[in-house]
Amino acid sequence: MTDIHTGDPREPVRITDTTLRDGSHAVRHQFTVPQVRDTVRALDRAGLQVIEVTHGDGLGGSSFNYGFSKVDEIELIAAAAQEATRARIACLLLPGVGTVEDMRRAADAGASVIRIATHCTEADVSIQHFTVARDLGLETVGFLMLSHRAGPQELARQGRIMVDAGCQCVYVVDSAGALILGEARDRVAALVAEVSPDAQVGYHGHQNLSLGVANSLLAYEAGARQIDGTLCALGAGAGNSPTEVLAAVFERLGVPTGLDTTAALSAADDVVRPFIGVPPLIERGSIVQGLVGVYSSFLKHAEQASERYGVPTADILRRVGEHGYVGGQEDMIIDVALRLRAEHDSAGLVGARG
Ligand SMILES: C[C@H](O)CC(=O)C(=O)O
Ligand SMILES: [Mn+2]
Repeated sequence: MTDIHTGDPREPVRITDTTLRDGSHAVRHQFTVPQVRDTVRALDRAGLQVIEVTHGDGLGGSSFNYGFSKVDEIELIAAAAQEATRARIACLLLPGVGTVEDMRRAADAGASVIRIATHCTEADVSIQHFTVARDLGLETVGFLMLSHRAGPQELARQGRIMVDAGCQCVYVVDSAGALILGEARDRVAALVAEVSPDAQVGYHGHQNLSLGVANSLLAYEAGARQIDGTLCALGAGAGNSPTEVLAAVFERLGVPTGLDTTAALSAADDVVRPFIGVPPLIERGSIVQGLVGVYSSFLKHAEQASERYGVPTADILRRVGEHGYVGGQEDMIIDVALRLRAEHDSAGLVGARG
């Protein structure tokens, strides 16, 4: 395929679909085996090469802190691996939430790509996991989460740590949907300058400020060759860059993805939309997340705390942003809500929700 403006050949980009992992946050980890089978079949038909299936917080995420899965993730991974004829199944692992033993179990169930995620300044905690993953023959991807919290040069340093440990593609992960255009592009460019040609660079966007797709295009222009999406934008916060839109936009630009856009649209509208209920919304809570830089998966936890303690979701998220909490500190959302409740009570306010 060629550039629509210049006629020059364009380098391909690989879209990884994470409906069945990031989307798990949006359905409170309640995916069923039939939903996973149907989604994988449709994505496989649409030409996706990699489909991620795991609890939203990665292997081992099913817990009181993050929310319990309806179906054990290893069962979902095995079902996905059975359905896929061409696509490979990926899993996410956050060191400390999941263990190398979980990684082995996922590989035994049919996963062949492992994506290891750390806070963007803590890449060193992934070293052991990349070593084991390569020993197991898995393809490896590194996720630098909350990437807005580190500048381009710091991210590049962290990416180098992952690559030296065996990571084959380092992702800029805009967990809060907070990056705005050039901020995404510059982070990708710095990582490309640091890790290329030893490894690729990827981009994972969220729609909290409605920029997931635009940032993904700039990431591609800056050298990212793996990009994440989810069907119907199903994902944490306001959701992810929609896979079906990425397919359409890259097709328009003449960038090869290997995707059949019509089949991707069918996967979104005919398969996923009917079972998701209310899709992720760009609304007060998720926009505040992008504005103040809060981890997207905190949204559902903040909504629950809002309901329970009678303080507005957006107020909780703003306060969480001020404290700079990171993934793993979900319990602090309760603490924030309780403190806001106490402040409201002493100011004579009652039951302000929303
Ligand atoms: C565990 C997180 O949901 C990983 C992710 O998708 C992100 O940080 O964004
Ligand atoms: Mn995400």
